[in-house]
Amino acid sequence: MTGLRTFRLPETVTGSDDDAELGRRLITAWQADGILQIATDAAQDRTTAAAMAASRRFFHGLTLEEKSRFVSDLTYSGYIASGEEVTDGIADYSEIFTICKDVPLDDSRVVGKWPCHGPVPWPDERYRDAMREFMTMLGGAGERVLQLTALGFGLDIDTFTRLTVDGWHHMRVLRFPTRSETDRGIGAHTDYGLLVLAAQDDVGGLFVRPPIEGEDRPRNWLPDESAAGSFQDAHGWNFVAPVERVVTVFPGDVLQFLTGGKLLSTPHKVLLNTRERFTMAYFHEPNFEAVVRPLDDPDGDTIHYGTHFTSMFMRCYPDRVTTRRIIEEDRLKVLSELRSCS
Ligand SMILES: O=C(O)CCC(=O)C(=O)O
Ligand SMILES: [Fe+2]
Repeated sequence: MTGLRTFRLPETVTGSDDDAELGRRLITAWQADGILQIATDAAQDRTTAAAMAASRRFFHGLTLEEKSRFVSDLTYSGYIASGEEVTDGIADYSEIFTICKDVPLDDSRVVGKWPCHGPVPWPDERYRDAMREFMTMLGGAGERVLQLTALGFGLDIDTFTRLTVDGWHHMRVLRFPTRSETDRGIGAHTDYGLLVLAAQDDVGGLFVRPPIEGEDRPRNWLPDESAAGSFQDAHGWNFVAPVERVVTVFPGDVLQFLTGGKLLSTPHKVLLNTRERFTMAYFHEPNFEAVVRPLDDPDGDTIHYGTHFTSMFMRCYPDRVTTRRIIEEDRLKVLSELRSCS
């Protein structure tokens, strides 16, 4: 595959004809390649480099035992050791620090035992500040991409961003070891929300599956249609070559659902390489309580985003303390109460 299409985002999206035209080009790029690139400026590159440096310091500077202390039974934020995550029942080899919304212990949602809600077990303040700044930067880009995409479809500018007020944005900071007896990094999967924005180092390992005419794609939000493991060994994957001064962007499950499949949640997988690899994947998401309705079928089935997020994380981390506490304290009951109020 030749290079991916690269776009420059406007500072603000106003709804002009140029914005709508750019939105149409983003949609066309996703429909052809499943992924596109956004150019970054020098200040953004410094923010990315600082977050990458913090990631290296954490993964390299601490022992496994030290890193393993940064977990929480309230939230999936924190450290995930290599081999702990499963995709389609098979262990992944990435080492991860997950950053979900940092919800203080005295917040009513934590007190009320909402699943996945709690403080991030940060390694230190320097790490926290570097990651927050990077997430804020990608969050700003994510909002503009959603506005442009809405305009590109001929919809109101806030069609997608009305879902992201206090969005459940989160990030996975990843390190992949050097290839050894296995080359499995992360098995084929889709991500869960609206957009995935990512910055990778120069090593390479990510593959995406662009839309393929006539291929049925799983609806990952349905309990019996998992995207995990789908197409893992099939033809049709493209290597995402590392490129400097860009972030990559592709749609997640909620955007596939909202658009009735006009945009597909891009399947992707990671193979290990001959050098260790660092990358950061940021997920731009609806509010935890958002009830998402398909644009073309407002009376059809809905996705309750917090329920989708919780079931996906329980599936990836069946043995984690967080999952056990959700089950032991019957925290899923809170989700069914939230659904019935919505
Ligand atoms: O390693 C990558 O580039 C992507 C990682 C990924 O798919 C994820 O964290 O969900
Ligand atoms: Fe992913």
